[in-house]
Amino acid sequence: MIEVENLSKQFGKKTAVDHLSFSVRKGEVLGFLGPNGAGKSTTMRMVTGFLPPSSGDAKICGHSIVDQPNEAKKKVGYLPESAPLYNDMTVTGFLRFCADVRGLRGNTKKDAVERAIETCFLQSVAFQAIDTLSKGYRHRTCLAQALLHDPEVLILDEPTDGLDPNQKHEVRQLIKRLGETKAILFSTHILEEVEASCTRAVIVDRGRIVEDGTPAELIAKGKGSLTDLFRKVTTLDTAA
Ligand SMILES: Nc1ncnc2c1ncn2[C@@H]1O[C@H](COP(=O)(O)OP(=O)(O)OP(=O)(O)O)[C@@H](O)[C@H]1O
Repeated sequence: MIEVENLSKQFGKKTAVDHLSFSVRKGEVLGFLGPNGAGKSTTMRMVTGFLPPSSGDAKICGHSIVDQPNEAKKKVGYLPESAPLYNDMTVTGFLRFCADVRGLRGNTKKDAVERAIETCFLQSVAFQAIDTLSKGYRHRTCLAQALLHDPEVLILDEPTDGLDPNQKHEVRQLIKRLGETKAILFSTHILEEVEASCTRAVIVDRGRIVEDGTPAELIAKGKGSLTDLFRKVTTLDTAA
């Protein structure tokens, strides 16, 4: 469902993503790990069509993000790292607006908004203005907009960042559940999330994949510790 083929991104002289190739099938949750500046967000922005690649391509359900961006984008739900929200809107108002933009109308739109609110546990704040929400609820509102059109593919950039332990647990469970019927790529710095939610994980360093395997395989490679493996295969400081 997600096929990344030789994807590269150059910012001036800096190679942020270096001929990256991987795929995510339906029913797979792929954890995207790597130190700060490894190229995770840049990859996700290219795969979702927000940033043009310098070379290579990504296919979403068979549609090239370079040659068929509209078809590809219809199939993707994207939670960016710093997701934009309209602060004056209520949660429901914002989701209705996003549903409009996605082309949903009438009962389909009403059902989609209700389903997203329920899935992301937003019922208690559904009619509250976004600027009065706590960070966790704002984050879940962003996640809800990514789910509105029930996409086959989800790309989530640090979906549990800034959440409290209870909310982290809920979102991990949600990712795991959604992953049964979708293809999910999500980045995280929290290595225990790999065991909690992923069926597979890749570790990237300086724009290249340095490890790829199931959580059990990676933990075995790290002689019982994913942290040890991560420290062994990644560079201490890759950010510009
Ligand atoms: N628009 C840009 N212009 C120039 N350099 C950029 C731009 N966006 C990203 N970079 C550089 O590309 C590299 C990869 O950045 P990216 O944000 O993809 O890393 P990341 O793995 O997501 O990091 P983090 O874990 O800190 O979010 C970094 O060196 C960053 O400084």
